[in-house]
Amino acid sequence: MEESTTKKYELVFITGPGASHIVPTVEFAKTLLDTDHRFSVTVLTMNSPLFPVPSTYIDSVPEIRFIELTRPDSPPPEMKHSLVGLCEFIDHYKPHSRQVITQLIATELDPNSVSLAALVLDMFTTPMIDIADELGVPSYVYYTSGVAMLALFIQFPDIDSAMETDLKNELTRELEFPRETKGVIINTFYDLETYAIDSFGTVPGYPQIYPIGPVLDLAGRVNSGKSKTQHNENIMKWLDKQPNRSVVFLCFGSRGTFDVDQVKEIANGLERSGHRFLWSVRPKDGSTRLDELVPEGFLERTVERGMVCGWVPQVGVLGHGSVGCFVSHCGWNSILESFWFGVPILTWPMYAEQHLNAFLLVKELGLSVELKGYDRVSEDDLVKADEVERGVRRFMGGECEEVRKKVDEMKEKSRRALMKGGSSVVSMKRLIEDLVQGR
Ligand SMILES: O=c1ccn([C@@H]2O[C@H](COP(=O)(O)OP(=O)(O)O[C@H]3O[C@H](CO)[C@@H](O)[C@H](O)[C@H]3O)[C@@H](O)[C@H]2O)c(=O)[nH]1
Repeated sequence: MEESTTKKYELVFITGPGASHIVPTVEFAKTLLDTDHRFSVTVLTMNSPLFPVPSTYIDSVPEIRFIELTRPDSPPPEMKHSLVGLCEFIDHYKPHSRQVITQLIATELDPNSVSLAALVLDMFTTPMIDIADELGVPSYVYYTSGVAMLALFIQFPDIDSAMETDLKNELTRELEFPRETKGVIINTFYDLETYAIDSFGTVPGYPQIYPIGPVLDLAGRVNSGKSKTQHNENIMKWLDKQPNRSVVFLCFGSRGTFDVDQVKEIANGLERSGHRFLWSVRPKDGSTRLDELVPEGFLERTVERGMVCGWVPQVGVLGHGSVGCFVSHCGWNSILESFWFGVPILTWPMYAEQHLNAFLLVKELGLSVELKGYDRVSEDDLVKADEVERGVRRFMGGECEEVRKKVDEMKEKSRRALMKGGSSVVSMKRLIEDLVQGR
């Protein structure tokens, strides 16, 4: 984009904790910086043992200034695995966020040439919208899941007041989606969520949306670093030896862990299916050794056709021609990555908005096949070995070629969205104009 003026624009992002929020936010910010050189970006991060800042990754992005927020309380409360716990955790960072941004304006931004164009929050840091209001700066939200989920999320407060359910306990004031935000930048693309995007735009009072995706860490920087190099190479070498589209890849996101019973069912199902597999498995009890989790003799019996490991370089794996399908928890980043490489998903939703994502993929779009149904929400619901075996056999046996064909088409569409004149490129230009105009 041409630089029509010498005026510069700073954006401050406040991202929720953990790699699955930080990485898409940073990748989006990098795309924006590449698109228009008038912008500069500061990202405020929160660190926690449960959701650490991916330090090697952020070190690989020198064009962005990172500031790690601190909390006034000592010792700080640890974040719990719940939405309310997460909101309380984030609330503690409000005073320091305010202080950092005020200081940034006073000391780093020359009022004659640089203006703070906006605060960009994510779905969990929306309470920070108060800071933007106090400073008289527009606020945007960068949303790391799809429009369908956003539409539901935005209605939570209304649903909450209409129903006497558990929602009341989980979704309180903190999770209200502020409708006064200037706009929602969203990691999706028009051809993937056409209906949801068109419908969203017609609802009075809903914010403007900017579908600018897919935003992906294609360089796999989040998986780089000395400690991972050898491990990643072993996985890629193993894949090199497998025939085209022959491997079932199983991976359940950054927090997808299973207890021993479920691990055994998956192992038995994979073994009986007779297909090749690459399985990223993380036990609930992080200390348990893999060979103690799987059924006795499993690793030896499947050594010729299976690889079991912990963390995998997922983008590299999905981009490898030997992968035939992806058993996924349906996290939004995994979905976008699978379409980018044209790998069909067998759904296995676990928590968060993943059941809704699975519904979208299977029922709405016909782009995936169910292994564990989107209506199975109980955490105690064990997926049995014969379900795993049947699901894998059905898919790898060629019964779902229609789905594979559709996924191939979606691969082309996801790439087209980012090409010159593509829907996401057009959306990004509209966003930049609105940021520059202070709209
Ligand atoms: O062994 C692994 C596991 C994960 N990843 C990467 O980690 C990311 C995982 O992201 P995602 O698929 O979105 O899953 P979660 O980490 O579970 O993401 C959280 O955040 C997402 C975005 O808001 C939501 O859609 C999910 O439900 C929520 O669990 C992806 O880029 C993967 O490539 C790896 O590289 N290797």
